[in-house]
Amino acid sequence: MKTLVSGEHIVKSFLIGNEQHPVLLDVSVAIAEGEFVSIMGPSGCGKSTLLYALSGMDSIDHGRVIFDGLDVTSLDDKELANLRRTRMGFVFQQPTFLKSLNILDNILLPAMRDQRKNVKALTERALQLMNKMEIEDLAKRDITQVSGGQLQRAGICRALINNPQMIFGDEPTGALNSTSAQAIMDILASINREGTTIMLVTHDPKIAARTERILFMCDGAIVSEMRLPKFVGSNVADRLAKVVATMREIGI
Ligand SMILES: Nc1ncnc2c1ncn2[C@@H]1O[C@H](COP(=O)(O)OP(=O)(O)OP(=O)(O)O)[C@@H](O)[C@H]1O
Repeated sequence: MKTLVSGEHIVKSFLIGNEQHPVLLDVSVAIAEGEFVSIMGPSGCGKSTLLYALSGMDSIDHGRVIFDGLDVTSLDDKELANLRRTRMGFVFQQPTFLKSLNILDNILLPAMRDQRKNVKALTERALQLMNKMEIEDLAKRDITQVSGGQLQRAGICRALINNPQMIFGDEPTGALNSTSAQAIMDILASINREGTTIMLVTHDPKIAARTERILFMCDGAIVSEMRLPKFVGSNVADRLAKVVATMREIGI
């Protein structure tokens, strides 16, 4: 499989007061097209920082990030914003929607900059996505008039509106109860089956066990990784046991 995104010797630190705090210590990783990857590890080990580095959301101190053959680290802010908007989708723990717009208009927002003339077709696409996420009847609602799980489904629609090659998720199920979280994972799994590469950060072994490759981080480095076969409902317990055993082994 072709590599979609890779990080080569990523080094990243944050300046706190007068001191540099190292967060990523020479991390190299390659994600192939079509993979469904999660990153696990203790709080503060650098999971989100790695996700932000690979998605060009945050700069790095040393190393390179290559996305679909493009050296992300060499792009200026405008080029980076364009790459993120058109070829990547982002799902966060709490979707950041504009309060002044209804759900449908929030979903359309990332596409309006480049495809303003195409509103009819875009709206159709948004409604199709909403239909798939089973929230099409919420199109005209305010963002305060839906549940957390429904808002996250809308967040996924927004992430998909520009038909991205890759979705990055930072704890996309972190604010949801376990039933809603598994429903969101069903949706992400179906998006992945249709060809979109997905990488997400999670604390929850039940969420990681739904993905097919798990990167375990500790203290700014990937210390272990695991590959799991395609998820089918019947192999949940076995997958979870494997993830938990590795977590114990490396002391997470
Ligand atoms: N903008 C920032 N400025 C300063 N320090 C930061 C910044 N962002 C992250 N850090 C620090 O970098 C380290 C790694 O943060 P990161 O968010 O990547 O960890 P994480 O593994 O995702 O943690 P968690 O599971 O708690 O979300 C932490 O010590 C954090 O405090």
